[in-house]
Amino acid sequence: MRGADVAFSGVTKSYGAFDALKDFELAIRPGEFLTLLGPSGSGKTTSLMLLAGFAFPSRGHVLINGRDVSKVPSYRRDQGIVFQSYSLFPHMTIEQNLAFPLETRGMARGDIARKTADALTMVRLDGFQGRYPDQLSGGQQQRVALARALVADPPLLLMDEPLGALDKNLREEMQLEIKHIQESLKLTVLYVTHDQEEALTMSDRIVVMNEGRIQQTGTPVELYERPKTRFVAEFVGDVNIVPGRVETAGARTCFRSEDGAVAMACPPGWAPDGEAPSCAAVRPEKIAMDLAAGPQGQERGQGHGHEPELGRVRIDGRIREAIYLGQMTRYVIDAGPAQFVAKRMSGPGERRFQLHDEVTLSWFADDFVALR
Ligand SMILES: Nc1ncnc2c1ncn2[C@@H]1O[C@H](COP(=O)(O)OP(=O)(O)OP(=O)(O)O)[C@@H](O)[C@H]1O
Repeated sequence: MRGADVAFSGVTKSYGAFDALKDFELAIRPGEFLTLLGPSGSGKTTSLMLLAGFAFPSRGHVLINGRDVSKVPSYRRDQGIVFQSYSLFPHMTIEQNLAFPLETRGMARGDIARKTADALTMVRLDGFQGRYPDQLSGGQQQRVALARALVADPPLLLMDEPLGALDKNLREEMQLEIKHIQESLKLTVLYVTHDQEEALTMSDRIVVMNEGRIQQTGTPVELYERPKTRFVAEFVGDVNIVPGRVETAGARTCFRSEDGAVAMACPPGWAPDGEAPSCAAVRPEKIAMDLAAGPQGQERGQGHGHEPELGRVRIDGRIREAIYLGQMTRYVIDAGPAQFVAKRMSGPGERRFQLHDEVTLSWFADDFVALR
């Protein structure tokens, strides 16, 4: 089996005067696991419903394998769907639940028995055929829902917050299981979540959405390391945002924070051409931390930064909070009017800092991303 090829072309979905989705452009490659990530109301479910055929575009087209399905209802599309609520038939056994979509297609009895057995093996529920949904745990019910979505071998699987009702451990286990099944079947998946960790773990590519529009599309690494907007930087992972601007004085171009504490001489190409960044972002684990050298820290005073250096930021501060998290320690550092969060791994040779330590924070231009 090979995954379907999906395209949204200039799709807008309006409810009255309100556009839930606006000029949506997206191509999903065969076998790709693509996740829509965004806050509540950003248009994720609307996009999925349009691909599912439960809603139809106000403008634009939805294509599956090159065929325009914009007006084709759900029951005439070849796809599996899993929602957060398991939506299993409570009065049917697990086997009957799985057989149902095959019976409606008029499949022969023997084939149905074989396919339902295979689907149960795939989700590791052999032996559960005769049970009823209310005799299964939440995780098991969701596995049955997944098996039912896949039992007819669709080339496309749509999932809307499928793990939302499960606890953290089970959710993480299921993420890996779903990913494994998707890869082995080479399925195309459109997945909806508002959980950024889940999106990073599972996806080949992520579309970050806000207010019915795409903010940025990229691989997990691209979105985490190279966010283009403040919204994306803040939505995907922890981040320190430094409001400021790029100034040119003589031959030198510098980024300076609004509070003046952070200054960096920008290497060529640091800020995107033709765009004046309004802030820059650094991830907590990219910040190096050292004890401030001698009395220097005090002399300079808290947060009074160093002269702008080419391609590197250095700033003095004092540790206000140190939280030991096992794998790492999370520090909050006061640096003048600003606060920074830094994360240091608990590894061999890693120093553990104490509350009130005077420290110098530093990071490189490569890890300091200019944002719109
Ligand atoms: N049938 C409808 N009639 C009117 N407005 C709607 C309808 N369906 C969705 N909307 C609106 O469209 C916007 C996008 O909704 P959508 O369900 O796609 O968001 P979402 O990103 O999936 O959010 P959540 O994570 O909360 O499910 C919301 O503001 C919602 O209120």
